[in-house]
Amino acid sequence: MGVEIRTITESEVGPWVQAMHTGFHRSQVISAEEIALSRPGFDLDRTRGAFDGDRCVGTFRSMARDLTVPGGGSVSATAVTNVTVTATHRRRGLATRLMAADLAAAKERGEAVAILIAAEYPIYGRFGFGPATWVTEWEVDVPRAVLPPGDAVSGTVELVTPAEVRALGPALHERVRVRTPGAISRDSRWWDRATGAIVLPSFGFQVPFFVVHRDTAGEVDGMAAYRVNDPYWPGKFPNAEAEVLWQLAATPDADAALWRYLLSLDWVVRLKSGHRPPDDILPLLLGDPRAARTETYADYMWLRLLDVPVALSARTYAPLGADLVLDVRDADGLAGGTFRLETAPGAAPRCTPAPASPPDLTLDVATLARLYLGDESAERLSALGLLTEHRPGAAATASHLFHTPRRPWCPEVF
Ligand SMILES: CC(=O)SCCNC(=O)CCNC(=O)[C@H](O)C(C)(C)COP(=O)(O)OP(=O)(O)OC[C@H]1O[C@@H](n2cnc3c(N)ncnc32)[C@H](O)[C@@H]1OP(=O)(O)O
Repeated sequence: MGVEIRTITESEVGPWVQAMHTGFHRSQVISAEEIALSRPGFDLDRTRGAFDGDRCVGTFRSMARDLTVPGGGSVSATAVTNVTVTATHRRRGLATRLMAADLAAAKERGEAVAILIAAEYPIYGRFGFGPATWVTEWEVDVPRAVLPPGDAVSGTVELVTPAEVRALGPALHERVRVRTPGAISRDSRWWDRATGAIVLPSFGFQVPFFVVHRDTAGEVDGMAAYRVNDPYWPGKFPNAEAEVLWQLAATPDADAALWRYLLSLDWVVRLKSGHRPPDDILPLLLGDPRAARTETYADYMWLRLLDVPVALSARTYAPLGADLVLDVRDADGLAGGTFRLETAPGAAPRCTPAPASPPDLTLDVATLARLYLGDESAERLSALGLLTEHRPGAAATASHLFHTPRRPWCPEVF
């Protein structure tokens, strides 16, 4: 009998969690406590398994999220996670079948895009995904950093408890989320796990330091979680390392004040920034930008368009007043077609099917995903042979239209 792909039942949650941890090489034995604590995070209608007889050998699930797009609007997204195939069953097409089932269901539900964080670059392009946001992590040489003087930053920074983070965090996150293209909504479970209210045994949890920034009116507009590791001091010189687990700032003032605080911690000579937008101002805040050494610069959130008219109508564009006809190719038959994008100044952008119009550009759905949140240039993609121009200047127009003043960023790990 072949391997069956289907959504799982309540009684299959345990074997599914086990298979997921096995697929990620974490452990072949997962406790009943971990399974019970994991269960509320799953929507069984969106949790699929690959079953070889009774044995679960593949896992895949998705979550409903809102994705912020340029201009501050949102589109509905299916956020894909926990994609694994047990080592004994790899390269037989099981991930392909799991993906096809989930994307078809997402299309059916009317979700405009699918998103995921790719474990490895080569996996998801074949399914119509393209890298839509990038991430940077810096290590700051703290003694080299020249901070703005204390009186140059406004408001206050204070240490808070996990309960205060739980109470204040969701509203701040949503405030930041809607002004950050590429960011997605968070559920309450994220905060439970970040504050230790839910601890999965195989991940463990040590309460980090939590700080908030309040503006001059006393409103919380920034928040960070960090740890300090203090190893041996060579020659009695301080040698501690601070690691930022996450940082949210709704204003540049809050951002600068939080970095100023984190870079002023006694004994700390190295600060690991955690995930940051690729065009973050952090290095430029340091007086000497070379004090921030890039540790990671890589693709982060991948995106697949499922409904081109809905997705392209939801974002804003540079005010050029240009129209473009896009011939979007989709080998999986989910989102392809010819579409006219109209961007008249003063009017809401409109993207509509235009099957009879001659196209300005032809591109694959995965290439359009790279452009969608504003992080790519159509001319770069054309130089790579990923986009064909039928009207001279159309790639330049697309570059200008889709480009955004700041690069998109997804702060979530999902
Ligand atoms: C969103 C997330 O959850 S990211 C996490 C992804 N999971 C992991 O990295 C865990 C470890 N890896 C795995 O569990 C599996 O190898 C998976 C899930 C990545 C792939 O599962 P498989 O069932 O082997 O994939 P499948 O057989 O459908 O492969 C389809 C194609 O993708 C290719 N492919 C699959 N995985 C990889 C990879 N890691 N690198 C390069 N190519 C890959 C296959 O070679 C195949 O190519 P082909 O069509 O030309 O023959």
